[in-house]
Amino acid sequence: METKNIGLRGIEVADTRISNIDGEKGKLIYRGFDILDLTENSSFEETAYLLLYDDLPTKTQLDEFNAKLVDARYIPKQMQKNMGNWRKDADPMDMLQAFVAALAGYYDEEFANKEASYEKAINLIAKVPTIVASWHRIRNGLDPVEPDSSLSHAANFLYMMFGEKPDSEVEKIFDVCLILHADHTFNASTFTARQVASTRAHMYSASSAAIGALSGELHGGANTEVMKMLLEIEEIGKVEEWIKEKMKNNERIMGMGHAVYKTYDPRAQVLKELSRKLATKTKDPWFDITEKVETVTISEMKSQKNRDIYPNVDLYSASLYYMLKIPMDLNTPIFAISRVVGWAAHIIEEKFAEAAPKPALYRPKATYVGKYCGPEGCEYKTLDLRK
Ligand SMILES: CC(=O)SCCNC(=O)CCNC(=O)[C@H](O)C(C)(C)COP(=O)(O)OP(=O)(O)OC[C@H]1O[C@@H](n2cnc3c(N)ncnc32)[C@H](O)[C@@H]1OP(=O)(O)O
Ligand SMILES: O=C([O-])CC(=O)C(=O)O
Repeated sequence: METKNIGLRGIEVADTRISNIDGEKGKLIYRGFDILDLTENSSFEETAYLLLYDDLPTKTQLDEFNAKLVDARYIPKQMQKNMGNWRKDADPMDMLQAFVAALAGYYDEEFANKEASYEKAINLIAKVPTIVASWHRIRNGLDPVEPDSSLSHAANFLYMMFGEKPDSEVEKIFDVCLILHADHTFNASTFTARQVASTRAHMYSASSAAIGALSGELHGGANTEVMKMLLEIEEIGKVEEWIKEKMKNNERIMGMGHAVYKTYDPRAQVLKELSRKLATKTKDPWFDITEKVETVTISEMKSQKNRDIYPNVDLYSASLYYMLKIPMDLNTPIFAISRVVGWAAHIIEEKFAEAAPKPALYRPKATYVGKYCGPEGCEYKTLDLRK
């Protein structure tokens, strides 16, 4: 029997100019630029421009792009009213998925040309943080905080969440987190977005589908699960027993392992150092516990399965966000606040790629292994003849 490539691992399904991963070297580039250079020198807004427009912006281009993002931060008041009708304990990813799809009901869906698609992309990138922060306030019985046009994308989100402007150190940390999560080639949610876009569905629809894909714990949802794990473990002395028990039962340790990296995820390296730095300041135990989770998982994997395993992007973002006082169920929506840039860039590429081979409607093949009668099908029997 032919062996199938489960989960499409290693199969190249399209060309992309947007990002590239070297899984052996642990290197990630966005449009030709190493993410480590971008986290050192760029801002989320500049990185978003790069991902969308295939080049770093000039000062004028960046100013114009920023102005458009700032203008588009508002969401309809009616949408915030509707949020008030949701259960307060609803999962924020479900809420985000629904309200991103609902944007199509408020804004023109014109998506037929590239220019209109960029406008939709900006609208989406600007509004996703406002949706997440509004929901967070509303579920806690608080009024949403209006966006502040003087603040950066990163600072404005934290301001809309907490009603206070973050200091410059926190703003920088959060900005770096947003840069790191913005794109990652054909990961599950981006592939979902591209697949939906390949049917000529519009940007809000494709992004809403991508949010669904991101929410699962094997993908973006892992960062929430990591924090749950840390809280359950509670203290560093309990890590070894906890991890060994899980791995003995063949359970997965969230935040560890990756489908592409065969070495340290470069984003995890940056987040680890940020988390370490913040923990020194806050004296929280979460960084130390996470580091121990990493070392115990690595050694258990080696001794149980003789395999290497490394942290992925979700391992250290969990403790970092927790120390920034972000509720853990918002870890994955925050991932979406950043990844929406990648989705939008990929949706536009999927629809408007100029170079051959042009993308086509995704439609893979399946092997029918139906239990009855083989590929020819069965003879239909009426109810009275069935046993
Ligand atoms: C933003 C992101 O999406 S990053 C990924 C976030 N997801 C997580 O952190 C969830 C935990 N990690 C995982 O489930 C996996 O590492 C994945 C899905 C991310 C990647 O998986 P792959 O590299 O394709 O490995 P695959 O799923 O084939 O597993 C290979 C083996 O390693 C084991 N393994 C992989 N990851 C882990 C893990 N985190 N903990 C324990 N064992 C693991 C599997 O059980 C499997 O063992 P087996 O061959 O004995 O059955
Ligand atoms: O690329 C992947 O499979 C998952 C990932 O790390 C991401 O989406 O950031």
